Amino acid sequence: MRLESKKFPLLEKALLYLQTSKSIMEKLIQEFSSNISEALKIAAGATFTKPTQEIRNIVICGMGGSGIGGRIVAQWVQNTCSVPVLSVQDYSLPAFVNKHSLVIGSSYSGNTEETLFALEDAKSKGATIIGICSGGSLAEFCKTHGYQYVVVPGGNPPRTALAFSLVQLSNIFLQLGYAQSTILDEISNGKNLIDSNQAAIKSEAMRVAHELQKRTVAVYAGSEYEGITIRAKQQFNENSKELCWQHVIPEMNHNELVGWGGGDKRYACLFIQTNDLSMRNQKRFDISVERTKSKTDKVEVISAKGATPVEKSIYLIHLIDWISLYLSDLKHGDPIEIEIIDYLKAELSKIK
Ligand SMILES: O=P(O)(O)OC[C@H]1O[C@H](O)[C@H](O)[C@@H](O)[C@@H]1O
Repeated sequence: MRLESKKFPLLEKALLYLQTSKSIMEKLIQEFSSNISEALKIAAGATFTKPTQEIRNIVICGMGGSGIGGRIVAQWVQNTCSVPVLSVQDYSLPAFVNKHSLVIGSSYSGNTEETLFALEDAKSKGATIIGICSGGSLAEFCKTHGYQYVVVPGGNPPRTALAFSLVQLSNIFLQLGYAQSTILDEISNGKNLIDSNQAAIKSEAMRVAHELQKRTVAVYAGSEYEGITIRAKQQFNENSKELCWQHVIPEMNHNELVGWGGGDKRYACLFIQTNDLSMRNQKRFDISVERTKSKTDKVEVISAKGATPVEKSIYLIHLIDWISLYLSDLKHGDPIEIEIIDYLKAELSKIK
């Protein structure tokens, strides 16, 4: 759109601001790959010593863009980890947490209050604690109490720093013997995949965004990829400023698919095909695609590339990030602004 600045100076300023915001987010999404490389370098220099206590469970605390790293990594290690792993998004921890628990606190800023409270709770329960942050109160907390922690470069919106939490969490699990030995190589393969498919990923993202625009989107995948569906929802919320919901197969076949009886063209579906579902779940997936297609004309199926769930997740995270940016762009939105979250934080800071 060409603007005549003399006639509409305020409009021009607003559009310039949106353009800047879009370019910043574009750059940050583009940097997912180089962030993985940088995060792997940080991981190579970080050593975590095994807790002296026997570890019987692992809890990862974190909110939003950091919390999702915990959910995703918990799923990555679920077939190899010998103890249960729980991801918590709240101020306190379950009653089972004790001196036999490893609690990992992940907060990019290091200042998210729910994570800090949960770590105080972990401390009072005698758990082993490890921190991941770019500084802030979490770094202070770990320093003061002698807990191990890893520092990542800060200064960006936490949701754009997912590479750092994914890699640092994976490295902690690896070093302490809870992850498959290949986990970091798989992340690196995922990075190579997005590098070599960059143009195709962006053009698919643009096509999908055109299809999904102006609809409320439901995101579905097999349950092993629940974290990816949640990441998609979060990115459509924060970057695209859209309501969105997610569910997984097979559970969605036991309730939500019935709900689609009331579905219509206000909605769109984004199905994530990972080509690794069991035969029965794939059948459920295919029927779910067909059934939702009978209710709305916008049912998109995106396919992951990669050989393992980790590689596929890295590919999907990147593809979905681009979709969220293009959805924002198609409606001339601001992908960076999160005013309501800032307001909430300011209001909560008034509570003494
Ligand atoms: O990673 P953290 O710094 O703890 O931030 C966690 C979350 O905090 C706030 O709500 C931000 O606005 C979110 O975008 C972010 O994901």
